[in-house]
Amino acid sequence: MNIYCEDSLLYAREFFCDWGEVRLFSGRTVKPDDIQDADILLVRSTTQVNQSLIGECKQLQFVGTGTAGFNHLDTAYLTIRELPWCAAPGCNALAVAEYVVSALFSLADEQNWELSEKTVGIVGAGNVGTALSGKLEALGIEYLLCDPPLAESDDPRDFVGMPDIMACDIISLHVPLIESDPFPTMHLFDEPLLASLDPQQVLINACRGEVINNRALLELCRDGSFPMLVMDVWEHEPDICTELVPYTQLATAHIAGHTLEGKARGTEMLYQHLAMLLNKPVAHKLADFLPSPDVAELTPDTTLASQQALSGLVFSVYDIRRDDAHFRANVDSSEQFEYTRKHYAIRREFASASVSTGNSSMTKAILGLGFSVNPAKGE
Ligand SMILES: NC(=O)C1=CN([C@@H]2O[C@H](COP(=O)(O)OP(=O)(O)OC[C@H]3O[C@@H](n4cnc5c(N)ncnc54)[C@H](O)[C@@H]3O)[C@@H](O)[C@H]2O)C=CC1
Ligand SMILES: O=C(O)C(=O)[C@H](O)COP(=O)(O)O
Repeated sequence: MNIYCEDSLLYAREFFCDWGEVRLFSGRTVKPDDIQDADILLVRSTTQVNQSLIGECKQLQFVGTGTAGFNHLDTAYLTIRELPWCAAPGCNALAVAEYVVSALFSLADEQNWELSEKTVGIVGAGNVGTALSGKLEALGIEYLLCDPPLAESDDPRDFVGMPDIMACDIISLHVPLIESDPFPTMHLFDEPLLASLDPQQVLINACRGEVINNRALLELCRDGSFPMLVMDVWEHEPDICTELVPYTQLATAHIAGHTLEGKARGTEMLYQHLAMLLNKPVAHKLADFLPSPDVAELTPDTTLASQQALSGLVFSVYDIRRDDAHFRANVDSSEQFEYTRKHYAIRREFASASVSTGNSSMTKAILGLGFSVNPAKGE
């Protein structure tokens, strides 16, 4: 069996080598001829899977993406071909939530904010939105959820509409890219909505670039009327609008989901799905491959106010300001954008660090942020 894997699919050989020949290809540059004899095609978000790529793959039995978003798969075409496919829902939800938390602490430092006085509007309350809401709760930060599809379901949470979201201090976007009715997200933030934001508000986009009309945003920035911007994703990646970068507070190269755990979990989810489909035993699990983390033991600085002490812990594991500095210094072309993503020094999740809390009053918040806690040690 020929198992073709995009080269950024972490631990692909380790997970799939028992089942056949694992062959790697590069996402943006793959050509139909490179994968013509594929039985299984496993990708991440930089491979566009459509008729022009797989039209001649006559023996293809399955397509999987080890990512949460799957707008790079032409699912209508896969349905016509009757090809089973799957994504990896939730694989990197913690990673994105941790990216947003690091961004909030970074902004709070810079703007001298008390985060507990802010309200966050979360647009899209799926895996990422829910993970983020849990961490905000741990930090005592108020939040509102907007998710029309879930509001129409039996989800028991309270949902608000966009007018309430637009009144929040911080707005964080976590929707899939959807072009069709009834709830399209393509250019959800169009010129009028963007123009209604004021310079004290923060707009965070770590979902898909196309959810914000980047051209309209640039025009507003040039006119001097724009919110504080945290941008991980951009329209037309990798050919992004670099003119936007100087107007952002924090800018990164679509790496919000790039924790080691998040990427590896994506591959593991494909492995488990395929094992079921092919009726194979599940012989491998994530823990077999993950290395020990660099930052293993942390102690909060209890001489500091809790926001500062917590931000110290968060930055020890993930400091978004480093990614932002690297982006600002290096990314001025599509090649650099791709290079930065491909060579990203993949970070670990908060849970990889054990925090010695003793009986600190911050223990609940530290646990709620997702750290492992060692109550026996610490002050
Ligand atoms: N920057 C990065 O590295 C990453 C980006 N993503 C992106 O974030 C998106 C969300 O990720 P997950 O939470 O894992 O997906 P999910 O599918 O679990 O949740 C998405 C939620 O958005 C809601 N939604 C759909 N249309 C909406 C609308 N018009 N308004 C408000 N809510 C709407 C859905 O009902 C769903 O609850 C993914 O589709 C992906 O595109 C995900 C992971 C990493
Ligand atoms: O899961 C998603 O959706 C994402 O956006 C991924 O984090 C993107 O992963 P790569 O395309 O960088 O493999």
